Amino acid sequence: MHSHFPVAFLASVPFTTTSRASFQRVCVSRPARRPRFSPPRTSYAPTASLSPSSQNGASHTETSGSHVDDNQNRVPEPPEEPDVEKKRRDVSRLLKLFGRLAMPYWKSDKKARWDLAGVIALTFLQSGVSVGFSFISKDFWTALNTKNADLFYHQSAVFFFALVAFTPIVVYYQYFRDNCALRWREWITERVLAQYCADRSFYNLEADGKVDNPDQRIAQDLNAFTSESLAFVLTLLVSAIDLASFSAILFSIYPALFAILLGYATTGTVLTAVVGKRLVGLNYQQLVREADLRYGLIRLRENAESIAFFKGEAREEAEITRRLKAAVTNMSEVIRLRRQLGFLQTGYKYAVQVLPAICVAPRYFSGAIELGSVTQSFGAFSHILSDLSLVVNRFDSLSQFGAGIDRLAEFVQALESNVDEENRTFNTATVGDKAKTLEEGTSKNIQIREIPGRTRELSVEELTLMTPVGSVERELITNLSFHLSAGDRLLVAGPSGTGKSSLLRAIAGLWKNGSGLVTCPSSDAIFFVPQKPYCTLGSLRANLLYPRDPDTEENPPDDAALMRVLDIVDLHELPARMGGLDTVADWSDTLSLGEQQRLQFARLFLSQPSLAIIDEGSSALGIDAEKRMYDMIRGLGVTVVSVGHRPSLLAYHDKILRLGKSNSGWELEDIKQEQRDRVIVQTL
Ligand SMILES: Nc1ncnc2c1ncn2[C@@H]1O[C@H](COP(=O)(O)OP(=O)(O)OP(=O)(O)O)[C@@H](O)[C@H]1O
Repeated sequence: MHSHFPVAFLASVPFTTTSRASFQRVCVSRPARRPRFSPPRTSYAPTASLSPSSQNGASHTETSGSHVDDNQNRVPEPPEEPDVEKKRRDVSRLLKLFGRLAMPYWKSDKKARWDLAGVIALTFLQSGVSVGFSFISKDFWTALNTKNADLFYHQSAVFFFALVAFTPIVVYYQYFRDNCALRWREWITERVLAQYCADRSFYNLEADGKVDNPDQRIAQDLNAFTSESLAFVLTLLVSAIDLASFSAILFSIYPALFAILLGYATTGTVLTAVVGKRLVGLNYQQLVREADLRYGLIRLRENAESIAFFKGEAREEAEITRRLKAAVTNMSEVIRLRRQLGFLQTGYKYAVQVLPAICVAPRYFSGAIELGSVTQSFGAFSHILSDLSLVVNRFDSLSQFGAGIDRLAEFVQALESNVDEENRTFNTATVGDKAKTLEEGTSKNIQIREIPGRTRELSVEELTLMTPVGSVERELITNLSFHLSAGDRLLVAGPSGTGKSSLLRAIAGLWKNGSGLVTCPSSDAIFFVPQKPYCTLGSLRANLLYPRDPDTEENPPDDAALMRVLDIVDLHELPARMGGLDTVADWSDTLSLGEQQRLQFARLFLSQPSLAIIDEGSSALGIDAEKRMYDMIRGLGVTVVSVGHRPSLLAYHDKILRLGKSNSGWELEDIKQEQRDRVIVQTL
């Protein structure tokens, strides 16, 4: 836990994504890990194999330049501790988390403080309205009781006048409060979103399985947090004001009634807390299960075509129904507890209707007080009681609020520790720091040393790569070293599951578990072509320039340049077919897989990187098209690392790294010209 979390985090996060977090890297196919609280995902998800028996690197072997750690298969993290539920109910802990989440906005934004001051002023005025009505109605009922017609009509007129005067106060109180909450939501969501998109948090959190359903936390929990927080704090304030003003009224009518009220409210609060204490944990679980259900539905929509081909709807329906049942089962426990609370709350509420009357009746019958004072004591009693009964009356929503705070704090903390982790992994090289980085690399994570400028070299030194922490850890590659000079083209080959894509993940800094040093061009000079193409939401132009933004790019390529590149990748007819470069479509659904792969190569040519990393990026292309893409890359002089199974790829590379030689071993060879020629002849 960081002492400055999350105040410093929220206050200091600039509203930009980090320069290093280049989206193209993220396009490397990501491992989908199951969130800690989520049920397992459906079978078509690209889930990681966690079974050691399914891996081929479990034995201990010495291979070409490699040796394997004795401790390859580590036990994954244990499930949630049993005392987590207890922690969740710890009110002082929740209040601390609340302060840390809430304060940065009010500290950083002067206008927000003025807004809040306005809402607080209106809160005071609104409490004044309640007190005013209490006195008006007292005289009204006394006039009725004493049959004083003049006073009665006068009080009626006063009442309507007060109604007209007070209504705007009540309406504007709500209006300003809602606006204040909305602005707060916008501020905090922008910050959390910036942090989520920065430093690859969105990838790392998913891969580590540290937090479930981040989408829900950003879109829903933050919204609930801001509106509920404001309501909560203002309710406390109103209660404090009410308590002061109505206590004075009640005390002046009958001090004993005040004492009875205090005893009644205290008993009710204690009983409610005892009966309802499990609600916080259950509400937390409910948020998780609802999000899991929604996620199941989203995946059905996202993978509609694959599921339809598989005729997998029955299986999907079963999985979503299972998630629904998990939500319903938990909710029925919530409802059962609410019922128990209901017995308490209903009795508590209705007893109030006669309790003050029973207490003051003797004084009324003896003529010591008027009927107006009796009705006023009713009003004061119920006001104070509802102030003192915040916990009794709002226990359910308070427990939901507490659960939301817990989830947000957990999320923000995970984002914060991700920033620290990323900073430990990456550094920008300066002269003479290589030895230091290498030393760090042997002891901690794999280190990435980015060389500023336009270098086209790539070095991998003593790289030992493990599957991520949290999974059943396994050594995939041991002690790998190689160097690529500008324009070199390396093909990474080997049987399925031997760690080819994982090596690319390590070079991209996505996988850090292991040791060693990768020295590479800066991240904006590296371009990844992932196995599974990614099309962004937006126009064809936006897709061609991705991850750059055509709206904010200073000198975006003109239409002629875009058309030239589309011509190279054989997609020249696409703009005409789709209605122009600015046509917006769901490109992942509209384009064939081969077209999407060609689009990715078009992006690569437009971005002209120093280093291209291609993970089976041409697997859906014909041999001719593949040759054209690689010839073009060679023409640009770009250094290349490709992963692929196709023999034809040999023709476009000058080195081959074979993985999976005796488990985590490897072998690096030059590809001879006659080998290349042989491949070309065979593929003709
Ligand atoms: N998130 C993860 N956690 C644990 N193990 C993982 C994870 N992702 C992948 N793996 C495992 O790491 C191993 C290497 O995966 P990788 O994707 O690098 O294989 P590959 O050589 O590229 O295979 P293919 O040729 O089939 O694409 C596989 O056994 C895979 O199951």
